[in-house]
Amino acid sequence: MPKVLISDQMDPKAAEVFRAAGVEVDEITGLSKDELKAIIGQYDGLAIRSATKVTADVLEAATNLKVVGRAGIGVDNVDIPAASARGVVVMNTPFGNSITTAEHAIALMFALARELPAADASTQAGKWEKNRFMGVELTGKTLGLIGAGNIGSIVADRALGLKMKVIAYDPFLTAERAVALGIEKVELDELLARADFITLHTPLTDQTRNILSRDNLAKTKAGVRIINCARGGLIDEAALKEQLESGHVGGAALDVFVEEPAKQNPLFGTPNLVATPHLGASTTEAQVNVAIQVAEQMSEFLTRGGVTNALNMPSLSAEEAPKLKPYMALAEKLGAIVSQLEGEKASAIAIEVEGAAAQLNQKPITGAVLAGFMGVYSQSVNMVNAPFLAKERGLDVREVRHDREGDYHTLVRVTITTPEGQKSVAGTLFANAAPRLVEIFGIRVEAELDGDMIYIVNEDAPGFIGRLGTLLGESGINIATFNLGRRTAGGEAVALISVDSAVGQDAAGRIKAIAGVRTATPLRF
Ligand SMILES: NC(=O)C1=CN([C@@H]2O[C@H](COP(=O)(O)OP(=O)(O)OC[C@H]3O[C@@H](n4cnc5c(N)ncnc54)[C@H](O)[C@@H]3O)[C@@H](O)[C@H]2O)C=CC1
Ligand SMILES: O=C(O)C(=O)COP(=O)(O)O
Repeated sequence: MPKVLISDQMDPKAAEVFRAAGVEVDEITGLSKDELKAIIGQYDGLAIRSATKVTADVLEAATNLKVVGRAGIGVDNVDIPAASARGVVVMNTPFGNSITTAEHAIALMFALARELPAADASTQAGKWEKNRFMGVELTGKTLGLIGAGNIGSIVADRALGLKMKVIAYDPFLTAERAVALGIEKVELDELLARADFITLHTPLTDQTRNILSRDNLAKTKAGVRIINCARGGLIDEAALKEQLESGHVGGAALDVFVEEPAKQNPLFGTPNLVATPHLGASTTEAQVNVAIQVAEQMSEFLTRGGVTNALNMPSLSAEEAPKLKPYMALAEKLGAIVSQLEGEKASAIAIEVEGAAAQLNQKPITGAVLAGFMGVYSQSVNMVNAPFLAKERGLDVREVRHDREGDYHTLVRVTITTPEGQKSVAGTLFANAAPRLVEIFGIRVEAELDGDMIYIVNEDAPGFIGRLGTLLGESGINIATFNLGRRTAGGEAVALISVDSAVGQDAAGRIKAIAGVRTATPLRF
């Protein structure tokens, strides 16, 4: 039974969903990094929010880990390249808390407009400072969105309802989408110059880090109010403090900080600062949504192989998974044979699908070919880390889809580019979904790729099979199946022989010594 650790505070529904799916769960929150490293080796899955830091060394200790599930959106607390390199799928729940977070941004905008936190504190302190608090109206004001994705677009919708004018800077926002949202797409400098309120809704990346830098803060309209419910690190906190103190920035409401938990942030105590402790996603509704969703996604992956909302591998629905399974077995074997025979020389690999295979999601087939190909070089390769390892090895990967049907109702072809030219192998699925190699380097064969095998290239001449059989018998190697193919009568022939025990280099050497044999390569699948 797969076992999952929930290491951050999560709605109890998550554990219920895991158990109902037949997944064992432990819930242990507040672990230090060393404590997490000490126990993570037992788990197949790790369910987190933003507190657990899934760093490269945590992943190194996670020897059984197959999936990290983020009950929420941001995955900047997960080292995704390290997870990919170790073959660990990382998934999130991209929509479950977006309305809630958008509502928090709107709440903070109101808090700034009417100085609600300060007015509340003053009133409860018995001061009744009616003349101290003079707010601004939102109607007719310009709201500048930096990032107009899921959350940003919900914020836009709510702000339009408040009769604000909404402008957005988001390089990936299309003109059509901006029109559909009823907002104006602008460049960053224009947004900085025009916005009365700025709200941030981008992930934290190398491009967005410090997007409200000292320079950019200086370009904002005097009195601008800034809201950040996305990630600390998007704003230069020291520069913001100065701008709040000078009054150029009229107010800032921050839910997120460069360092969290933020117990001693230099901004604390600055005038017109409103702070909440990363509460964007903290509503009952959102937490139930993300808890159920992450547990369903992780359970589906661990028990049925379905992949949803993964950040480092293509999606594969639980419905597609059984259809693709035999193709992935075929693809992995094709990748493995081409790699064992000619992989060292390959600079590029093309994966072509034809006939029925062309109707399927090709990404998992490509992933399986690469897993078979790279699996020859290193252990613990799977579909998650294979593309990453292939890229590291400098292998160019290309996918081709042919709608035509050739001689086979379905075909997967793997072609590598070597200094001697292109070389390809192809396979099909028989009616019972059994994978079969049907072509090897231009020669038609029909072979099952399984267990120990030997691949021989020889000159097609009488007596060869007898001599080979005798030699294998003398070496104590029992033949299970024998598959032959040849380019032309009397020309180059190939034999793919399944054997009951591994063919060592010694036996391979003796086979090579048989007259007419060009190569003899032991294979394993
Ligand atoms: N405070 C909290 O508790 C929560 C915070 N978040 C955070 O909110 C942020 C946004 O989440 P979503 O809207 O779901 O993400 P999303 O991926 O749907 O949208 C992000 C948008 O940012 C845009 N973007 C990317 N690079 C950009 C750049 N250099 N300049 C401008 N725009 C850029 C993208 O094109 C995209 O439209 C994330 O950082 C997420 O972690 C999400 C949920 C809760
Ligand atoms: O979903 C996100 O990106 C969030 O920032 C929410 O974080 P949390 O799950 O509340 O720790």
